Amino acid sequence: MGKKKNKENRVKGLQLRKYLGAVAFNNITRLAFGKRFVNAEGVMDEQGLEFKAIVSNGLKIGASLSIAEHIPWLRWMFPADEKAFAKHGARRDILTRAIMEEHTLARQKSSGAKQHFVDALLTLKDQYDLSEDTIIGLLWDMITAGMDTTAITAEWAMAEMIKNPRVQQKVQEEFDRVVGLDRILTEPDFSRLPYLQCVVKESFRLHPPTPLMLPHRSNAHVKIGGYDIPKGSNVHVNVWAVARDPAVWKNPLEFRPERFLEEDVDMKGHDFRLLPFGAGRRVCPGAQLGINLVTSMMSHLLHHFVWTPPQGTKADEIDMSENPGLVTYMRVPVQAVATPRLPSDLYKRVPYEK
Ligand code: HEM
Repeated sequence: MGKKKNKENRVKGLQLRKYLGAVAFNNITRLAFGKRFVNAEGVMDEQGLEFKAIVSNGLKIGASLSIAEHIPWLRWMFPADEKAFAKHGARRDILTRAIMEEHTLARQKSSGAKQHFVDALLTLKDQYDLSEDTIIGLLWDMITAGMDTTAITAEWAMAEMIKNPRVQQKVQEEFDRVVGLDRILTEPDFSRLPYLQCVVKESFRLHPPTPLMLPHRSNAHVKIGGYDIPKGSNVHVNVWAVARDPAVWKNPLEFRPERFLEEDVDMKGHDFRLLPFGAGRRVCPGAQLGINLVTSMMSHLLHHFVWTPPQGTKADEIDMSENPGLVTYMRVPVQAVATPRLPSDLYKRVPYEK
């Protein structure tokens, strides 16, 4: 950390969202395209900048279109949006086609070229009759579905860690016992960190990033729990409310990861008390990846640093209200001071595999 950043850290605290967003971006683009758009000094290349601009433009357009999406007869009022959407799609396709071309060339040059999600799709193109448009759609599904959701969950979880120093300390004690203080932890460590896993699960319970899941549409008239759902209805399931229902959970508003040590509750669609990833035929296909990414972000942040509120503020002053939307960010981004807890050589940038 540079001098300026260090002072900012101690006084105002760091805005965690910025860093978590960057980690999510790097992880998902690397998985999908096998690329890091950021060099060893942290500088993003031109393709990366274009990529980021497209992602944020997509979010902007998505938010404005969503009103018309839910009230279809209002659609005629948004012709400009439709145009913006088409322009956005064209820009996204140009960038994605260029990256796909790079991968095709790399595979032609060397049979040992690395396989990423884009390579898997291009290799299976003929076998499954996938069009280029379908491949572009699948790649972008992964980006839009996986990036905000994971960064949002990690931000809420870190806010809970600052509000609940008892829990933060207990996670850190588990790290010290299982991993120690002289190395950086890695993914195989996760299975030996049961309390950390409970912390992640408790965060998904109280702060599901898609509180109403994704909208579903009934394709037939059905009766559920005494309610008539006419054919063609948009159906939203409020998993946020279910996870806070005192009829289902003991002291539901309390952040208490121990509840999952006492009772192992599934969160991948098999137990209707806890459905951050939905359930059934359209359940989130990225659930395990999402859980691993959040666990990874949390584990590095909490193993490396102790997190406290900025100077002159108190943990119980942290604003825990949601910003309304299809995905729910914290209304006020959380700020926190990071105090290192490992030997200094473990904070150096590590070389990465190209
Ligand atoms: C914190 C992480 C995540 C959460 C909380 C989450 C949540 C959800 C939810 C609630 C749904 C709708 C399920 C339903 O309607 O029953 C969904 C769908 C989906 N998710 Fe995720 N997701 C996460 C991460 C990811 C990641 C990392 C990926 C891929 C890389 C992904 C890809 C998808 C896709 C493609 C769908 C649509 C599936 C379909 O309609 O068939 N998600 N997700």
